[in-house]
Amino acid sequence: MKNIAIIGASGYTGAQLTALIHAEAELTIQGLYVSENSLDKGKPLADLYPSYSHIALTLSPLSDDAKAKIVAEADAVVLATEHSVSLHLAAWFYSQGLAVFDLSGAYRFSDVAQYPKWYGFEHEYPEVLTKAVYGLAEWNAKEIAATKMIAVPGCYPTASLTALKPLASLLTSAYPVINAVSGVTGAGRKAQLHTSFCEVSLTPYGVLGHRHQPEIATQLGQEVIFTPHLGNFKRGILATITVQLKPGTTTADVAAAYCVYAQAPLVTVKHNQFPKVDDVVLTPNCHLGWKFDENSGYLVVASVIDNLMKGAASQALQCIKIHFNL
Ligand SMILES: NC(=O)C1=CN([C@@H]2O[C@H](COP(=O)(O)OP(=O)(O)OC[C@H]3O[C@@H](n4cnc5c(N)ncnc54)[C@H](OP(=O)(O)O)[C@@H]3O)[C@@H](O)[C@H]2O)C=CC1
Ligand SMILES: CC(=O)N[C@@H](CCC(=O)OP(=O)(O)O)C(=O)O
Repeated sequence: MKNIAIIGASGYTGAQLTALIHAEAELTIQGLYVSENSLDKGKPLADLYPSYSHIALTLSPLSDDAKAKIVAEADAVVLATEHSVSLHLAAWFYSQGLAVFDLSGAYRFSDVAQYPKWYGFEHEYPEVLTKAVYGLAEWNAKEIAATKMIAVPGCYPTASLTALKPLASLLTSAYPVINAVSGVTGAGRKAQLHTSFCEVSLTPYGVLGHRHQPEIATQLGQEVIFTPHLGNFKRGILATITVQLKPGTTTADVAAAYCVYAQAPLVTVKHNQFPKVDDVVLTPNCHLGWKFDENSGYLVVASVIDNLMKGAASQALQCIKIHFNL
């Protein structure tokens, strides 16, 4: 039995992970935490999310006493907090000997020079950063098992890398072009004008400057063009990716490349059949569909995930289970 503390539990990913961990026989929840001055401290989680009325747990403020109690009682801490908050909490809990599963981007780049540019802060913990492993569960299981500092990937990178990594040896120097649409929960629970009901309408954003572009490129080992879009639905991501493959590549080569997922229960691959967002919403699954034109050498692959599940909480749960060998 492993005991897990969840920090940022009132947010979309933290609440989702709470529900997932609560349903696991081999995991217990040490506590649910929000910031010290949170408007939600002291509230039952079910007051915020009535669909979780079966979870009788209350949100506690993350005071110094609470942090000491977590260190004394928990085996691991999940940080479902924004990047600049996770940056410090991850380093502190790691230094106390806990396994850390961070859902933010604060430990996803090994190169400290990336953080001021993409996250607006200097990385103050280069030592901890050297221990961090990118928690793309289907690809990095051995590393996730071996370290106590796991950086759970971003939602768009999870959808994109699951589709592209099998093709790595077939890529040319041409940049894969990733067009992705996310539901509004991808922006988190806090009120913001651009995610308010009357403002949301399908549109690109972060064009040629979204922080997930270098995250995808670093993990793929190849530059990409990445354009995210905000869609007027709650959950899910569809990434439609166009990529030119090496001259002479055959349909059979592509099919063989995707066989890498033959033993991966959460990834489904289909040829000439394309997935819908609703096929995976509220599931931990990723569905891929691809079609290849042998004449031009162009492949189109579509990837769908639930941004709060495979894009965040259920992938964090995969990492927890891998790490603790459950
Ligand atoms: N939404 C998504 O689809 C995805 C999100 N992520 C990443 O996961 C993280 C969480 O995202 P999301 O759930 O959407 O965010 P939310 O804004 O929905 O939730 C953030 C949570 O953090 C809490 N919090 C804020 N400051 C502190 C603090 N100092 N100490 C403790 N708790 C704090 C908030 O509560 P309060 O403010 O009341 O204290 C709230 O519970 C982010 O880093 C995000 O980038 C990653 C992949 C996908
Ligand atoms: C729709 C929306 O706003 N999505 C978020 C991505 C959420 C995510 O994956 O989070 P990380 O910040 O942890 O990488 C965005 O584009 O910033």
